[in-house]
Amino acid sequence: MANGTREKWDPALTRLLDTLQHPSTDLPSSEEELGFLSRLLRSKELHALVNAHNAILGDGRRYFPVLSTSSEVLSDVLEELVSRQRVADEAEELFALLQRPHLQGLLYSHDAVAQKDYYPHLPDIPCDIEEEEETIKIVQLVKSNEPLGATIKTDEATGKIVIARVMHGGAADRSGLIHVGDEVVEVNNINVEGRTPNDVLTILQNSEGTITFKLVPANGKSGARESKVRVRAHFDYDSSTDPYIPCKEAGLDFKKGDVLHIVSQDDAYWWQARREGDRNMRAGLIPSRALQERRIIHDRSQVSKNGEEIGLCSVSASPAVISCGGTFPASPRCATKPRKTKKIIYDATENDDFDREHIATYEEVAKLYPRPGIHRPIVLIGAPGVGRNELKRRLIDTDADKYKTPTPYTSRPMKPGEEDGKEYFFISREQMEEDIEAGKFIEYGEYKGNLYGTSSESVKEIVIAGKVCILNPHYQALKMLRTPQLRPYIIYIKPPSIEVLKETRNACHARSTFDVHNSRGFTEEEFNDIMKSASRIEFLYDHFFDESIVNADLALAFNQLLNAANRLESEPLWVPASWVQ
Ligand SMILES: Nc1ncnc2c1ncn2[C@@H]1O[C@H](COP(=O)(O)OP(=O)(O)OP(=O)(O)O)[C@@H](O)[C@H]1O
Repeated sequence: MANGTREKWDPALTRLLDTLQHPSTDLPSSEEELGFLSRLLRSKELHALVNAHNAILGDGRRYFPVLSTSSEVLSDVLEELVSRQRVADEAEELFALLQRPHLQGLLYSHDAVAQKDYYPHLPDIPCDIEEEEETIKIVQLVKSNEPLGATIKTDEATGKIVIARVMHGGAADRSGLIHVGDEVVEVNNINVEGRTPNDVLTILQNSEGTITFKLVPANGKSGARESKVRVRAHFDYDSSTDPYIPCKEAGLDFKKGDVLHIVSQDDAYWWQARREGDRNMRAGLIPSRALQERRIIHDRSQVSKNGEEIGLCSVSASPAVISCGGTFPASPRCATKPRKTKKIIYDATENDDFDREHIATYEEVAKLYPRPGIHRPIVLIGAPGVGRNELKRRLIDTDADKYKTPTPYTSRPMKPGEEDGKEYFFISREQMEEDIEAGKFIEYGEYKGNLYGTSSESVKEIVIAGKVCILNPHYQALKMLRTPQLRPYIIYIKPPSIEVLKETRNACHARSTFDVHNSRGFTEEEFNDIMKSASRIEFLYDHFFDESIVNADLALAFNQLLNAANRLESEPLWVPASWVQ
C-alpha cells in the first residue's frame, strides 16, 4: 500500500498496521493470524466504518436529530409535488427521486434511529451482585398537564404493581426509561408494596412538581419499534362508550373511513394508533382487529339468536378483561328485489352476494400516487334507477376522448344498421358461454334468450390506451373488479331520502329504468325498491367504497363526480396496501 493512500486513513489504524510490519512477541505468532489481522485492518469496509464513527463522535460533539419524522415529511413533499410535476422538469425529477425505494429506505432508517427505535440497553448487572439484590432505576418526571402516557396493573402472579402499557409518543415513552413490565416499588418515596393501582393513582394525583418512580426493570423489554402500518377503519369507534377499554383517557375515537397509523400491535387486544395526518405525537388505544372481529361475531350471533342485544362475551385479556356488546343492524336481505326488466341481468346466485362472511374491521392501506397516462377506472355503484347512467353519460359528454366506457358483448344477432364493436361486440352464444365459464366477463346476464356482458379485457384495453374507463356494473361485479391490476376508484351513488328522491325525480319527469321502454316515470313501489336496494348494497359493500355521492340535485351530484375524477388524476389516494407493492 502506498504511503500517500494510507495517510488519508485513520491514524490509529495506520499505526496498528505499521506495528504488524515489525512483529513483536505480543502479536499473534502464526502467519495465518497475522495475515488475517493485516487484511482486516486494510479493508475498505473497516476504514469506512471508522471514518463514519470519527465523523459522528470524533470531535466530541453530540448529535441530535433535527426531526424524527422525515418519512412523513417525504409524504407531504410528494403530495405537494404531485400536482406540480408538469410545472417544471425539476419538480418531475424530484418527484421521481423521492419515490425511489433506496431514498425512502434511508429516511425510514434515519427515523428509526432518531426515534431511538432500537433495543434499549441497561447497564449489565455486575457479576458479583447478591442473588437477592435487585437493580433499581429511579425515574424523575416533571408533572405537567400532559398525561403520563402509561398504565399500571397488579401482576396476577406476583401481586406487584407493574407498568401495563406505555403509549407511543407519550411522556413516559419519551423519557425512554419506563417500560412495560417494570415493577413499581416506590412513588415519591412512598412504598407501594401491597397497594392497589388506584392507590398509586391517588399518590400521583396528589403530588406536585416532580414525580419520582423507583422501578425494578423488567427482564425482557418489549420492542419500542413504531410500525409503519396504515389502516382504513371500517367501523365507528367511540372510546367513551366502550366499557372495556383499559384506560378511557387513552382511547382514540375514529369514524368509519378514517385512516389510522398503527404504531404498536404489541398487545393482542389493544393497538396503539394515531389518526393519519395528526401531528399530535401521542398515540391512543383502539381495539385490535382480533378484538373487533370477536365483537362483530358475537353481536351477529346475538342478533340472529334473539334479535336484540343481550349479555356479554368475556375475553380474558391483558391488562383488562374485555367484553363485547352492541347491536348489529338487521340484515336487509329481506329487501324486495327490483323487478328485472333491464337488458343486462346479473346472473350470480343470491348467496354469492352475501359477502359478509368477510368481517370488515380494518384494511391495510398505502398511498397510491397518480402517474401520468395511467388512469384508474372509475366505478359507479348504486341501486338500479338511482342515476348512475345519467352521471356516467354527463361525465363522458365533458370529454368523449378521455372518458370511455367498454362496449358490451352480446350473443344476439346483429340488427340492420348496427356495426360490430359500436353498440355491441357480436359473438356466438357458444363462444360467450365459454368465455363466461373462463371468468372473462366482469358481469353478464340473459335477456329474452340472449346473453349480454362486459369483458374484463375491454376494461383493460381502455386503461392501456391511457383513457379513463368509466363503469356502472352490477354491485356483484365489485369483487371481480377490485384487483391490484385494475385499481378501480369506487364511487357509491346514494339515493337521498325517499321524499327528496320522489320530489327530484318527479320534478324532472325522470324515466323509470324498471320499465322496458323507459316510457313512464317511477312508481311508488319502484321508489321504495331503490331505497331497499341501496341499503342492501351499503350493508354488503360499503367497505369497498372510496367515496359516496348523494344523488339529490343532479347538477350538484355531477359536480362532485367531476371533482372526484380530477382528484384521481392529481392527488395521492389511499388504496389497499397490496396494490402498491
Ligand atoms: N338527481 C336526479 N334528479 C332527477 N332525475 C334524475 C336524477 N338522477 C337521475 N335522474 C333520472 O332518473 C332516471 C334514471 O336514471 P339512470 O338511467 O341514470 O338510472 P340508473 O342508475 O342508470 O339505473 P339502472 O342501473 O337501472 O340502469 C333518468 O331519467 C335520469 O335522467
